[in-house]
Amino acid sequence: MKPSSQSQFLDVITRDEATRRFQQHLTLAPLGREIVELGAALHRVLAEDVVAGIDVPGFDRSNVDGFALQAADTVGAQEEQVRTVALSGELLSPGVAPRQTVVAGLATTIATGGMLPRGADAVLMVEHSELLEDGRRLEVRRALTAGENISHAGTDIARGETVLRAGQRLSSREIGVLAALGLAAVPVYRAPRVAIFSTGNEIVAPGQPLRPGAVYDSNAAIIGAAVEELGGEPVHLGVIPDDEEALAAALARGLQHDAVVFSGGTSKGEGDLSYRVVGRLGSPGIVAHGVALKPGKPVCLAVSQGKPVVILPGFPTSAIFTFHEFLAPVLRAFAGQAASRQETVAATLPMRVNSERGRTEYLLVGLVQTEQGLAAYPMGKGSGSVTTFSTADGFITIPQHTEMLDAGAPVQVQLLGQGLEPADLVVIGSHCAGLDWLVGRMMAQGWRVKTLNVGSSGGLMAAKRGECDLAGMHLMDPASGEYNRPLLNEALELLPGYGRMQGLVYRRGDPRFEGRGLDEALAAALQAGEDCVMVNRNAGSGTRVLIDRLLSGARPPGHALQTRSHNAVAVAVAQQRADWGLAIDTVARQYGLGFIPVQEERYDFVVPKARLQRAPLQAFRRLLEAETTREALRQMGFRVGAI
Ligand SMILES: Nc1nc2c(c(=O)[nH]1)N[C@H]1C(S)=C(S)[C@@H](COP(=O)(O)OP(=O)(O)OC[C@H]3O[C@@H](n4cnc5c(N)ncnc54)[C@H](O)[C@@H]3O)O[C@H]1N2
Ligand code: MOO
Repeated sequence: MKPSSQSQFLDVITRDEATRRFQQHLTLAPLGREIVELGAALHRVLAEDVVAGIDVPGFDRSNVDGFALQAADTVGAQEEQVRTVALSGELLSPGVAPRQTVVAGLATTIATGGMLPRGADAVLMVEHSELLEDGRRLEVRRALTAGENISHAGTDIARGETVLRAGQRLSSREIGVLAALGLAAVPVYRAPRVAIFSTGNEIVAPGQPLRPGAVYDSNAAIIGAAVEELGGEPVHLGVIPDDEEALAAALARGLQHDAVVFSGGTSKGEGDLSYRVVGRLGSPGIVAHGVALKPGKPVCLAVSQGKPVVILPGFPTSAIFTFHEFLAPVLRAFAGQAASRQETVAATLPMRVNSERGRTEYLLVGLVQTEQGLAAYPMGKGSGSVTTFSTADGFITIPQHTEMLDAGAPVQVQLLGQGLEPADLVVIGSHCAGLDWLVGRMMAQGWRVKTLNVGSSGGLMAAKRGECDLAGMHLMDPASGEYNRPLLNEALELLPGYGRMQGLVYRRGDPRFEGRGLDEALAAALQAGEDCVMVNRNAGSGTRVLIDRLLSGARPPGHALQTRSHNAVAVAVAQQRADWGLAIDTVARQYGLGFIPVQEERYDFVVPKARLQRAPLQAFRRLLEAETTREALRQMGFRVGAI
């Protein structure tokens, strides 16, 4: 196929076709092998089967401190009816080769790990014996069967046994086995060296100061660590600015290694720099640019001199997904590792999910154990999110032609990690710094807590469905003006939390707000017209109910843009995209904003009554009610009254 017909960004192809084109030009086999010392073998992949050259243990060994003897001499022995044997003068410490044979009526002192002498078939523990005064005879106070307290030669590892296989990744456990076999060095596959860089003038390496509008480079870090997890060696080339020469130079340096992967600047098609630079590579060069995947549509796959070159989309979730989809299998093969076993579990979708037609969608989910099985909660942060991937348990695949999955739909979840970590306490609902603190205390007490931030309404619904132990919420009942309690049903119980003062936030020194009371400030904002922009909140949030009340029908500029959190409101005001909004005082303080108090909102915890007696919930309740907790919450700026 001519490169030009393959290189159209809009020539979006299926995932399978992209994989086929990519792998067709690659040799999916280990790159080579080398011998490494045991001390450097951790995480490397064995290149040969390991056959035991010795028996382990290498001799019949005592497992206890005591006396080697013949079991027949102990028949019938017990505390009240002892038997007596003579002691040989020999002392068998570990490493001492026995010289004296044990015959009927004779015992030899032996230490744990000592070599069993000829003639002995059992070892009496020292606790079950009594040395007689002459020091040459021993009372036997326990009957033994032949073989008791002995490990026979070769029972752990038998000479000639294949103990480890080529392709096996060496962890501390395998390294212990290799050492027990006496191996000081092992043959391993050469680790593929993967050149990694990030592109974009806005990308800043962690550790550097962050300019406005800039973003820390998370892609290089996560890709580098993922390469190591796959048995490769990352070679970091840093952050490369949007400059064609700089990119070409980085690519050339990268191609000195076994593979090149970088992120950013793939979505703009033909005119894009990354794409153009990679496009100059020949044999065969770019084989796919644009795959019907979500996330990951703009991924660009190329091969040059038999080496994979991949441009990942800049969005973190897209980047890591496409890395695992296309490059990980190749790196595994290069590293000599067997293909990964993908574990799936069945679950139910608690809410309806819409999907884009024409793209296979991978929807990241958090899993929660319910009485009806697992529920799969969409993480809901989009491909620009960096936490989605780190907090999700797995993902479901929504086929290309499916536009919607109904609430209650059965789904198969492909797990991201090794198995599922069970949680003692599942917390679903609205995020709050106070709740973060409480969760931290619970974890310090040893409870495994899982939190999913899906907002107050999502938490309340999860509690109603019995999918969580605890839902943090702050929803005002518009009818009564009361928070939370009126919205519960009879199956739910409210654990009173704390108050959060809501107020009007503005930049300090803004004369329209500074030093004014609420009514005055609002009037000034509305009078200023186009010059005074508000930042709104999402419909359904408690704050929005309050905003609507304050505005009583007015729609000042900015009203249409709905943010979803107190933090987003504060950032919009701090960065001058808006001039005022409603947020809580703890957040206003974090961003150094001015604050005019409006009303206290209640942040409470809702618990399904059926779960109230569970130990972790009892612990949570005790924690919440402890005076030290209440003081800590007060210190954080929350309003904690009498419970
Ligand atoms: N008009 C269109 N716009 C976009 C399309 C499209 O089809 N038409 N596709 C969208 C999709 S899907 C994705 S995914 C992104 C991918 O964009 P790029 O690969 O070109 O990436 P950038 O624009 O450079 O960056 C996107 C985003 O990610 C941030 N980023 C970049 N590198 C890093 C890094 N190393 N660490 C952390 N974050 C990074 C960057 O700052 C941007 O915010 O394009 C859509 N647009
Ligand atoms: O493919 Mo992009 O990754 O949808 O966000």
